[in-house]
Amino acid sequence: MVAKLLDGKELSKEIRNKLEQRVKILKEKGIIPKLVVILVGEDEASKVYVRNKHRAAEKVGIKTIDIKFPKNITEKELLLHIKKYNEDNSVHGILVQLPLPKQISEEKITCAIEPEKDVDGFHPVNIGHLFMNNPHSLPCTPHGIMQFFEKYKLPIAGKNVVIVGRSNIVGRPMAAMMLNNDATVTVTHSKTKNLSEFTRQADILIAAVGRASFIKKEDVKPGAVVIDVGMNRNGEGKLVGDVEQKGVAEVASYLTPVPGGVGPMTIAMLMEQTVKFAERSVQIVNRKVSNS
Ligand SMILES: Nc1nc2c(c(=O)[nH]1)N[C@@H](CN(C=O)c1ccc(C(=O)N[C@@H](CCC(=O)O)C(=O)O)cc1)CN2
Repeated sequence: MVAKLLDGKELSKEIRNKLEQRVKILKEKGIIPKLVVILVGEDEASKVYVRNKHRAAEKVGIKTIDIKFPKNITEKELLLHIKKYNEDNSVHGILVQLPLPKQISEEKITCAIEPEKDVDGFHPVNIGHLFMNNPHSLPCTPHGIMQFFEKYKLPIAGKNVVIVGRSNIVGRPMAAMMLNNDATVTVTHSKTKNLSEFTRQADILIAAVGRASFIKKEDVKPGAVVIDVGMNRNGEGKLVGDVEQKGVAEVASYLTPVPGGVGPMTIAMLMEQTVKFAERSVQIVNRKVSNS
C-alpha cells in the first residue's frame, strides 16, 4: 500500500478562499475582522509562525495588530496589554504565541484572554465547552486535523484512535474532538508502557510527541490513517515530523506530510475562528438592536 498524502497547503488555500467571501460580506456590513497577535521574545520558530499568521490574515482580509515584546517583559505588563485588547470592542480575536519565556505563566496568560476573543481555544472555559461536546472556540491544530477527515470523508465513528502526546494544545483537545465524533480514544504519553502495542491497534494514529521520526513503519497498523503533528529540526536543520514518513507511507492508507500537512491547517483554522468571532459580533449587535 502507498499512502495518499493529505495536502494541508491545498486544503488550507481552499478554506482561505471561502473565508475571503465571508470577510467581504462582513465588510459590506461595516465590520473588519481584527486579530491581535502577541509575540514575546525571539524564538525563531515562533517568529516564522507569527509571520505566517499575519500573511494568511492579509490574504483573507483580516486586519492584524502585530504586537512584539522583549523576552524580559513581566507577566503583569503582559496581562495589562491583554486587558486593554479584551476591552477594545473593535478587536475580535486575541492570541499570545506559545511558548512563553519562563517568568510568564502560560496558564495565567491563557486564562486572561476573554473566552469570547480566545481564537486559540485554549481558555479553560472553551476547553470545558469542548469536552462537553458544545464547542465555542476550538484549538486550531486539532481543529485543522478534523478538516482532513471531513474533506476526505474518512470515517471516525467506532474507530480506534490512538493519540501519542497529551499536550494542552494538541493531545488533550484532539482526544475530545475524536470522542465527540464517536471514536474510541486512547491517549498515550511518555509514561505509557509498550507504546507500540497501542499504536499498532490504531485505525487512526495521531503523533504529537515532539520527537523526530519517532513512529516507525512497524508501529503502524496496515491501512491506518496517520496524522503527523511533529515539527522537529534534524541535525541538518531540515524540518521533520514525528513519523518516519518514508517507511510509514508504505503501510498507511493516508498520511499528512511534514511540512505541508497539519501546519498550514493550524493557521487556516485561526483565520476561520477569527472570522467566526467577527460574524458573531454582528449577531450580538443585531440582537441588541432588535431587543431595544
Ligand atoms: N498561540 C499559539 N501558539 C502555538 C500554537 C497555536 O496554535 N497557538 N501552535 C504551535 C505553532 N503554530 C502556530 O502557532 C504553528 C506551527 C507550524 C505551522 C506551519 O505552518 N508549519 C509549516 C512549516 C513551517 C516551517 O517551515 O517552519 C508546515 O508544517 O508546513 C503553523 C503554525 C505552537 N504555538
